[in-house]
Amino acid sequence: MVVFSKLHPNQQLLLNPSSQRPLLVLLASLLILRSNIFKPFASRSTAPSPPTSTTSNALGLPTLSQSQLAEDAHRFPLPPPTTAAANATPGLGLPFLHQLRSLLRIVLPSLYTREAFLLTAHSTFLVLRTVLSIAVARLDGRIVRDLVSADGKGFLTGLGLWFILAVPSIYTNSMIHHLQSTLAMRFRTRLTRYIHDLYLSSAPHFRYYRVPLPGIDQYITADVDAWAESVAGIYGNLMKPSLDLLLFTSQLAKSLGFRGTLLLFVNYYVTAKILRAVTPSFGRLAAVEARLEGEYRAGVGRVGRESEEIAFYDGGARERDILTRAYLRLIKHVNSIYKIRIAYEWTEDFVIKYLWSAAGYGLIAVPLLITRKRQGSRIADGEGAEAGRRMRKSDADSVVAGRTETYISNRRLLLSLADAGGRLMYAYKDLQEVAGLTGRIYTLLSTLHNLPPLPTALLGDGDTFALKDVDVCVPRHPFASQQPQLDSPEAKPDSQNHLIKTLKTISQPNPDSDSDAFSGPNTTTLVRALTFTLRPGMHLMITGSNGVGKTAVARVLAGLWAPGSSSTLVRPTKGADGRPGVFVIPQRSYHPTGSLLSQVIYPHPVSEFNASAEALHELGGLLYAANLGYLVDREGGWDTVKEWRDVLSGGEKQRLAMARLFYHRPKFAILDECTSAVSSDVEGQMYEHAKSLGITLITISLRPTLTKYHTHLLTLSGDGTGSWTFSRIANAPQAHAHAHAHDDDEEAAPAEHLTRVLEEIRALEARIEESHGWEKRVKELGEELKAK
Ligand SMILES: Nc1ncnc2c1ncn2[C@@H]1O[C@H](COP(=O)(O)OP(=O)(O)OP(=O)(O)O)[C@@H](O)[C@H]1O
Repeated sequence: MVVFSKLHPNQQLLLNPSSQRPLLVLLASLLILRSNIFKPFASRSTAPSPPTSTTSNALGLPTLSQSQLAEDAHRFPLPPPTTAAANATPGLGLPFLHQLRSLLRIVLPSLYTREAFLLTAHSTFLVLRTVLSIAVARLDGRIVRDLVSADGKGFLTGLGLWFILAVPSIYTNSMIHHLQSTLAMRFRTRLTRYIHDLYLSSAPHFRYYRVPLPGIDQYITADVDAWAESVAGIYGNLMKPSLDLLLFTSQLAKSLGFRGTLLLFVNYYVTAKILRAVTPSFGRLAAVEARLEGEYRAGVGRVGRESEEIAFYDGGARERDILTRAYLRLIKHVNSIYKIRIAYEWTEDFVIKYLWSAAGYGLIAVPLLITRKRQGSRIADGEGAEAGRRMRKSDADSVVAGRTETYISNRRLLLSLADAGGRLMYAYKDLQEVAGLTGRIYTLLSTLHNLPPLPTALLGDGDTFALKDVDVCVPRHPFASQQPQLDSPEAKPDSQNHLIKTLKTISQPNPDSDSDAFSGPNTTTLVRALTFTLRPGMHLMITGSNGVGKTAVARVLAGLWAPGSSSTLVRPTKGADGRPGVFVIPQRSYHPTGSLLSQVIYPHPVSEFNASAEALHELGGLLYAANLGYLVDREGGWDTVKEWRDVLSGGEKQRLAMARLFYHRPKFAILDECTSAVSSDVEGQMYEHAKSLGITLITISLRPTLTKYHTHLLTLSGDGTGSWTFSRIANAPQAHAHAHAHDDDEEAAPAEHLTRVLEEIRALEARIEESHGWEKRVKELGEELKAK
């Protein structure tokens, strides 16, 4: 103790256990950072995996199965419409906390994850920074004190310590930023993985097809990114200033005394009250901004996607109007936020920077002035006269130096306190923005979780398609009609409330029916009590006038739409050899970005395709069967990557889709007018090839010429009653099995009759077309005669 007291104050500072604490914390942090916690995920073979893991995906995280996701559904009930919608005011109350907790469980599934380690390290550095700030404030005071008391040695030691402290301070600051960014990225990755697994679920959910949220790309990209950034930031923004406030106040309390500390708290309270009163609803503003951003983004995306069609119509000016209007709506809103912010920031700046600093000066000055006054009055009383005589000049200097030290340290602490207060107020604003974004992401997840499940089809012998009393109805949640149009001024801010209400209605199961959500008094029934059985070799053609429900039948057969209540649907299953039960080729063929090879094998990934010479030769054969034998050479090989949607002609795209069908060789193929742009000779060749591969065809077409490739005909009457006929086509090649329901020889006659009528109509249309030419020629000859 004696030795310690003899040491120079700066040496005492180093030996003091409380001063050693920052150095120890720093050392511990360095050790944590040196460990392999911060190495990239993929490089760690022993990465901790949550109990829900199955197979690992490209994100380095396990893919969540549908059953695992279903277990999660109870955490995402549909919120009341008023709070769920992005446009409602998301407060910071209990609903927000519930939503935030549900999302945090996704991004922080357990304590044994990388995210938890990052969070711990982040917290450690935040604490360290506060401790270092206090050490800096104390050292600052000592340096000035040594300066005032002209202690050169002490001053130089203090300066040395100042530079030593600079090292951990700089390191701590950069680590806080680094860890915050890494944490944000990890949060984003976890949330994105979850949304991908949920949204892109394959059959029987098809959430990506059925989700009724407009501008979903904005939710999944920009909103998730912003949410991850804000949540990772808000932790530091809240924790650091709160800790600062706590520690700085406790430090200040020592020199301010009880009265000063009380005044400090009164100051905090008044400030919080003022700022709360003037803080606008930043959460709601952020949510509306995200929605408007999404609408504008969707508009730009649509123009990119449909550019050719727009160009054919010369619709550039119209599209510019639509986009400009969407952009103006966004900008108007952002501008209004700026205006609201200006007023708020004025108040905030004044209160935090000036009012707090003035209060701080006052708080420091009071004890100093009071002490001096008391000393002055003691001297005036006479008892100080002798003391004054006794006091040497150096003692007086040391009193001044001590006061200066206290003043400088307290002033620095007070300035840091004001800064912490300011950051806490900013954090309040950030927290409101987090609430807005949390509301949006929660809406996305609860919508995805609460889509009514599609009833699973029965499995027969695996090779049969059977329908009994199936009503084909337009689903009650209309996708398109619900989406606000970009160019419509009535793009209501309330659309998401409406969405939640709709989802709530349709997700209430009717005890009498599994699939009541899809049929009922409000739905349109296109086809009633559809009944037939198809077995391999029974090639079915579905016909009927436009809009009668042919594609709707295909959607039910493919499992995209639920069949109506009290019906039976038996679908073929995947074969033991890997052949899919059903494969659909739509009219507008789909071509993802990727190589030519990936176009043929889609949706199989290229990585799983054994691209041996033999396999590629076989694929070449499939292209040849689709009359595309020249394509590989023309495009520069199988690995050529192009925007195939633009590169290939309409007919080529449809033929490539047929090559895709040959590659997958399903048991049943639903061909929805998928050869409408192909010449009839090539079309016939492809149909024959498909049949030779053992594919049973279900063709939707209005072309009578295709009838000859089928054995059965389903005609939708389109008279508004939902009636239909199913019959065997006369002179059709013998099927291996017989049709059910209306399949008998008596009913072959109407099919034959229909085919004849359709062919006659086509012939007459061709003649009418020709007669227009003749009429024109007659007119020309008449005019020539007149001229002569
Ligand atoms: N998602 C949907 N939402 C609302 N209505 C729909 C939806 N899909 C189809 N419909 C309606 O169902 C009816 C049948 O549509 P579908 O596409 O099955 O007709 P189609 O017989 O295939 O016609 P086309 O020969 O013109 O292709 C149409 O009136 C259509 O407006």
